Amino acid sequence: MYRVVASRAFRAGAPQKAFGCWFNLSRSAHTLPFATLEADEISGSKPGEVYNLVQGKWTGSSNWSTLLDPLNGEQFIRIAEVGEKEIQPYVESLSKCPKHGLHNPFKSPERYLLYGDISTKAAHMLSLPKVSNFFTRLIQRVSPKSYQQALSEVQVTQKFLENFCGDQVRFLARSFAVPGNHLGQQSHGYRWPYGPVAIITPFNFPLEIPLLQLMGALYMGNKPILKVDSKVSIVMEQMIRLLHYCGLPVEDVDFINSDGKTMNKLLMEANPRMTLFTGSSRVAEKLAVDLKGRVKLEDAGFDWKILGPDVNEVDYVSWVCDQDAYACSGQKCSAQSVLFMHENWSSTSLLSKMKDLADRRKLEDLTVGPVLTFTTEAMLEHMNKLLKVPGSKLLFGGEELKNHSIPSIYGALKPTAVFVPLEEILKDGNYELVTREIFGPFQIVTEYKQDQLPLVLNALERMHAHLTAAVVSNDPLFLQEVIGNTVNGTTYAGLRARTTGAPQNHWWVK
Ligand SMILES: NC(=O)c1ccc[n+]([C@@H]2O[C@H](COP(=O)([O-])OP(=O)(O)OC[C@H]3O[C@@H](n4cnc5c(N)ncnc54)[C@H](O)[C@@H]3O)[C@@H](O)[C@H]2O)c1
Repeated sequence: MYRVVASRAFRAGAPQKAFGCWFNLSRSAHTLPFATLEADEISGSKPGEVYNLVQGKWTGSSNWSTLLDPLNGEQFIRIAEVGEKEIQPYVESLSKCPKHGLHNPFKSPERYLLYGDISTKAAHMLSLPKVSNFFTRLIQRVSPKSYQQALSEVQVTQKFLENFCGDQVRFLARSFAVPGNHLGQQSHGYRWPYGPVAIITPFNFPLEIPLLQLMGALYMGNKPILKVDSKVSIVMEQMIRLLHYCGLPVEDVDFINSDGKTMNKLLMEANPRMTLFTGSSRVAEKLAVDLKGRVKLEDAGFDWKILGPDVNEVDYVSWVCDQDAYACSGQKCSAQSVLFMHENWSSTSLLSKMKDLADRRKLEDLTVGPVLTFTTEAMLEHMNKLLKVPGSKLLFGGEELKNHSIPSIYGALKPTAVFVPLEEILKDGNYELVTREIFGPFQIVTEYKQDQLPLVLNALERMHAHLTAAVVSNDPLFLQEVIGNTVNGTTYAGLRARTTGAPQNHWWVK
């Protein structure tokens, strides 16, 4: 026991010293001690550079790709993309980690405490205004969203790290014991790592998704290779540097920039014992087959909201609808994709308020901004197909943003809502079209009559991307009817229900 305590104090000592130094220095120093760039200075004339990390060393690549600034098309970030012929060091690095992991309850248990210390320091770092502003701005540069939306991502990440300070990582590995049949017999269950694992994440939450998943894997003794969508990987590259500064052993995590095809090849060769994938259903389904089920998936969402018969707080409900559908330009997996409105809401000012709120969104403060995986043409084409459905109409939006310099590889669309009659949504020829996830500021609105709830429930039953949902009502019988007849990763119920805005204590499992 003494040895563990002593070694913990020793371990804590070194980074603490670095910390102390920087706090004194920080009053005068401009640059953060872990960072290799300034978020606001990245530009065509001073491009940011993103490296790979393998076997404890930051490395470049023979092939640097260039990323266009989503706001003005300047070539502003260079990325060391690993090609298919360069994956060997990553395969070797993963294969060095045994199946029983870097630590487990019987092996190197002091590492549970090490990770408690790393979390404490990283949480503290993210609580410093200068550091949180750095990450908020960096997120904004590559995945443009309002300052508040980007800051929330940093704050959720910071809270997550706080949850795993001190002894909490060790408690996460708590085991159980069950008495046996006779004296001396007991069964014990232990939290065991997978060993070598992979984490693949999308572009829309450049910090929160990879950091939470990475730390969870590390806490339990896994050795992860992390691949973040190259469009935004600069954020996690800097975050890993922060974690190193907070005491993360450099060989515990590998970090790779590559396209999907190369990553797919790497997974087939390195054979990680588990892969956690977050992204589109198309890639998720391919990986489920390729990896023979050794994969956990967090994929697309066609997220619905139902407004119940009890009309209340129209101002508030329309504000939440606006946030759910259009914050982050609709690029949240949990964004409101379809709104089922009870007829009682049709006679209120709900839709006109939603339109007014959508009109307030502007490019200048990034309350609406570039869409990174759909072009403007693709979104307008989808809208035009919807408008051919009998009884459909454009409620608002439906045009390209004005006065923008967003490059044409990205999308620039005003917040858009299209009304489609419920009976038409249900028709076989229309259903697939209407329920297609458009990862942008785009939603379907429909209305149901008092006796049409079964039709709504039928529409929900036929969906296959059940991620989040909201039942906006304070009527207990209505809530029970809808919740009891639907399935979701997370269902928000009550007058304040929303599809987005999940803090880090919610579950995203489907
Ligand atoms: N369920 C969730 O928690 C969640 C969260 C955020 C986003 N999403 C979903 O993600 C999608 C948007 O993200 P996207 O367009 O970047 O997704 P995507 O599937 O195109 O890409 C996700 C990641 O997978 C990588 N990738 C692509 N092909 C691959 C392959 N064959 N093998 C290995 N890796 C590969 C990409 O490079 C990227 O890093 C939306 O559908 C959204 O709903 C889901």
